[in-house]
Amino acid sequence: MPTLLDGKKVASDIKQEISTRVDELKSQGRRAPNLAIIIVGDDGASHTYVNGKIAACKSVGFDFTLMHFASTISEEKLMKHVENLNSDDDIDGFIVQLPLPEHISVERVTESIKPEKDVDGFTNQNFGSIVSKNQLIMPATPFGVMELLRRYDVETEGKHCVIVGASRLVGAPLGMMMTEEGRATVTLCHKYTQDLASHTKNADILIVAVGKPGLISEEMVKEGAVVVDVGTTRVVDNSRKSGFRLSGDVDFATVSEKASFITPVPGGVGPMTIASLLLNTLKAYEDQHS
Ligand SMILES: Nc1nc(=O)c2c([nH]1)NC[C@@H]1CN(c3ccc(C(=O)N[C@@H](CCC(=O)O)C(=O)O)cc3)C=[N+]21
Repeated sequence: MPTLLDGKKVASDIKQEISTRVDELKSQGRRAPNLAIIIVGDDGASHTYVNGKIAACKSVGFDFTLMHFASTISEEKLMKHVENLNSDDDIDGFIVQLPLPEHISVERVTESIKPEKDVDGFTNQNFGSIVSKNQLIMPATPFGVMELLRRYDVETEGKHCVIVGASRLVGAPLGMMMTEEGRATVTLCHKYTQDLASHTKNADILIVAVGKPGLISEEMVKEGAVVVDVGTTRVVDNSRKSGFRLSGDVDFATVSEKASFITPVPGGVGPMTIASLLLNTLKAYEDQHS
């Protein structure tokens, strides 16, 4: 049986460490870090994730500011709120929860966030800093994946890391981090990749961030591989009170027979993303208050 990469447990350890630091700040008479969250519209999954982020803030003693807007808000109005948060000294960091309604440009909104306060690590400046000696704020999900592997002492140097999914928010930055800090040899696959299995079968470390339940089956994985599943898709499950369950991209039941380490879904990368968001907010606070 493989070792479970228990993101829930590691995230809880990280939150404990952050909480200790916040107590220290408060005992020095300083205010707590303050995270603002902008959410647009009424998508159920988005609200669940945001609620998770708020609960995490509470658990470490951070202050938080929730801003909820109707899905009809104009891009101009939304950008105005971003501008206000950029210049608000009481806010250390903020995020604009994705997805946004179609009439709003994600790129324009993201790029208007002041990089020092961009605790998702989505801006071009923070993205570029991955390959700089002077790293700024790391993209939260990739950072969470790297931290999870570090805390289980998973060796990455010289290994072949295959990433499936080349999004700007997860796959692409993760490829850079795996190359730079991880010193791995990276293959980045995307929807145009021919014969996906021929790549995944060679992976010492396989990271999947697509959002397609069942994409990775047991035949596509090498014996002894480290498997990290970033996917979280809601699939209908009427046996649950909620009417759905969360599914990753990896067929856990069969792939776990072959893997040496594997993340569960839920309880793997999701909680690590939230822990990274808290770490980034603490860093933003410390950097802007020193
Ligand atoms: N600006 C922005 N930043 C994000 O970081 C961001 C975003 N937009 N849009 C959506 C995705 C998705 N995402 C998740 C975070 C936590 C869990 C998580 O904690 N999941 C739990 C289960 C949560 C549940 O019960 O549904 C788990 O996997 O164990 C999942 C998904 C952040 N995202």
